[in-house]
Parts: sequence; C-alpha cells; structure tokens
Amino acid sequence: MTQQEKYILKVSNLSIGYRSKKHTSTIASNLNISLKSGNMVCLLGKNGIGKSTLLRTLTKVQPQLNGDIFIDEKNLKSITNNELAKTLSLVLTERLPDSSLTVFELVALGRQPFTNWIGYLTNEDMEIIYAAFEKTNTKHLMNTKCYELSDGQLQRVLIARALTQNTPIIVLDEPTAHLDLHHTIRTFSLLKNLASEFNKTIIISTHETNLALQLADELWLMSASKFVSGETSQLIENNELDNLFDSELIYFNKTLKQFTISNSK
Ligand SMILES: Nc1ncnc2c1ncn2[C@@H]1O[C@H](COP(=O)(O)OP(=O)(O)OP(=O)(O)O)[C@@H](O)[C@H]1O
Repeated sequence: MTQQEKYILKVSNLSIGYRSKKHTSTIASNLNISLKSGNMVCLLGKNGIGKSTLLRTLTKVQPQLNGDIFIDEKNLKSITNNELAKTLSLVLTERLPDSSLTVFELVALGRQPFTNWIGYLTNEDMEIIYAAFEKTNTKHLMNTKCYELSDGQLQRVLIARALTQNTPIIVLDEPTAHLDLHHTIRTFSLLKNLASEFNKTIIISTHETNLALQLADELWLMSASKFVSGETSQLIENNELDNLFDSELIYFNKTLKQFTISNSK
C-alpha cells in the first residue's frame, strides 16, 4: 500500500444499531468511509437519523452490528482501551454525573493515558493542560467546580480535556449545541486549525449545517435513503445535499452553497 492510500479511518459495510436479547434495531447499514488524516469532517443529518449512534460505534462506546472499522489500519475490535485512549478522544454532550471535580482536575484527567499510575503530572503535561485552557478560552474557570458550569462552559471544558489527551483523532458529538454564535465560530475555527495545522483528524456531528458547508473538508451525509461521504465540494457538485432534509421548508441553494428557506426561492 502506498503512503497516499493510507487511511486513518476505514469503514466497510458497517451496520449500526441496537441489539437486545429479543430484538435487533438497525439504524443504518452499508456505511463505507475512507478518511485520510488532517481532515475536518462534519456529520450531518436530521434529528434521530443516527449520528450519535454512528459516532458511538466508531469510538467503541457501543458495538457494531456488522462490518469492519479500522483505525490507523488496526481493527477496532482488537484495539485495547488504553491504546484507543491514545489514538482517539471523544467529546460527548451529555452532562457529567454530579462531579465535585474542579475544571482543572477534569481537564488534567485528559493526560491519564500518558501519566504513571499515581497520575503524576510532568512539566510537559502541565504545558499541554495550560495550552488547552488558552485555546478554549476556559482558563478563568480552572478552579470552578464542574457542577457549577453552564452547559456552554462545560462544552468548552470538555473540548479542553480532549485537547490535553492530544490524540491524532478527536470525535465530537454536537460540540456547539449550547454555544453562542461567537463561541460556536471560535470552536469550529479551533477544530479546523487543529486539522490543517496539526494534522489532527476531527470528526464532528453538528446541526450547524451552513457553517459545516463552509468549513468542513469532508462531509458525511446521513439520510433515511443513504449515507454518503466525500469532499464537500464534490458532494455539492453531485447534488448530494438535496436529500439531506425531506422538507418543503428548505432547499439547498447550489450557488450560495447554503440551505435557504423555500419561499425565498
Ligand atoms: N439506547 C438505545 N436503544 C435503542 N434505540 C436507540 C438508543 N439510543 C438511540 N436510539 C434510537 O436510534 C436512532 C438514532 O438516534 P441518534 O441519537 O443516533 O440520532 P441523532 O442523529 O444523533 O439525533 P439528534 O440529531 O437528534 O441528536 C433514534 O431512532 C433513537 O431513538
């Protein structure tokens, strides 16, 4: 295999969903993805289509129903949890169980896969932690208890923790759901910069569709009829955005490269 064909993430014939003793509920199937490192990907799709299910499956939070997932050419099933923590960090939107940890302690926990068994933080660890506070504009919250944070502040703190984990892949499930416009754009810019400057692979599920269209190198589009992945410009060219929302209220305006309200057509 040549260097050019090396994929940080490769997914073939993946089926995702939920399995109980009596019943299997397939949310999506026949998903295929080939992703090179250094790209920012936005996963788009309407509510309930399966974006979180896909991200949880790719990060081994829940098992796949079928198919294969390779991360850096290793089958996800054979990657240990410690190995995975050095490769991939995950930012979820759920609130933490009531935690009396301070923000500093929570963010420092991102270094756990790299510290010794008593969690001793070296000077290098401290530098990485402080850089993460700077990048996410959360330094002033360092001594705040996590349960005292607003949803938006917590979201930025969780991104800071992912940054301290310093992994080649960062997966974020709706990272800007609670952020104001300023922090939403700041977060997207930060993530874009991590991809382009530091060769990180960033995978974001989001409802910020128009922002994603402007910033993402690649899109993963999930709709009831199909899943497509590829370069943003190519997907626009191929009219793939037209199927994203089965709504008469909005349509994809190819000239503006944005979704627009239908009556302004
Ligand atoms: N634990 C579960 N057991 C069974 N079904 C589930 C479970 N969690 C979610 N689902 C179902 O899976 C489907 C996809 O849900 P998912 O949360 O992945 O969608 P989503 O695209 O992330 O939605 P949203 O944009 O609203 O966050 C939904 O129909 C949901 O009801």
